Amino acid sequence: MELMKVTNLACTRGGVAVLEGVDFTLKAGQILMLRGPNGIGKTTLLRTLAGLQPVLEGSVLAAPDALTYGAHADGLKSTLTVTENLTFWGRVYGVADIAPALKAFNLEDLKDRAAHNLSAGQKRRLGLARLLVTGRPVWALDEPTVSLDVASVGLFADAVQAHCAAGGAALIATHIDMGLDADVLDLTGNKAKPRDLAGFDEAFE
Ligand SMILES: Nc1ncnc2c1ncn2[C@@H]1O[C@H](COP(=O)(O)OP(=O)(O)OP(=O)(O)O)[C@@H](O)[C@H]1O
Repeated sequence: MELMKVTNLACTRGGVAVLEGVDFTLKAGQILMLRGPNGIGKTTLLRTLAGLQPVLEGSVLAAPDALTYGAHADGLKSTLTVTENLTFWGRVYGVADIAPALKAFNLEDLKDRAAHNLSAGQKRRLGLARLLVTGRPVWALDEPTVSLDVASVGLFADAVQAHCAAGGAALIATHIDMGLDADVLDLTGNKAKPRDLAGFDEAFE
């Protein structure tokens, strides 16, 4: 089953065309790694798919609410505990049971600690645990393993594999090899040619 179809997509950042001619489909069970050098536009593509910036050209077809976006920032409420953060997001998305998310990212011993008292890697684990309480099929993730130790990268890889085995899919921008059985979308050849963007309002559509 196709969860997302992207056709001839062009995207912009800061009023400049960044990528063009991006084509891919994401099927249930598929892991797709976004590759390309620093600044090519991986974050820009993910932000565009997440609806945070308008499409310049081409189309993105997906069911409404199919995607959850995990950005560089973890989106945590710093004064809330680990449990409270996950419960909050679970309520937003209609997922009541946070226990599997705590377990998958080894957060059980930290569940009563405020997010601002977590280490960088622990915060990242909590940010990733949030994916499990969204119930969304498509995970679009930007450098998800930053700050993670080797064991935690393993937990993350297991979570992605379980999500995809259950019919989800993942689109992951990363420079590291997580040892996942994945397809690769290399954006190196999709650098946009300079173009006149007069009349295109990137800030709001
Ligand atoms: N807020 C911004 N305003 C203007 N230009 C930006 C902004 N953010 C990024 N850019 C530019 O847009 C281009 C694409 O950046 P983007 O962050 O999407 O690249 P990336 O492939 O994710 O890079 P990296 O591998 O370094 O994370 C770069 O040339 C970058 O300098």
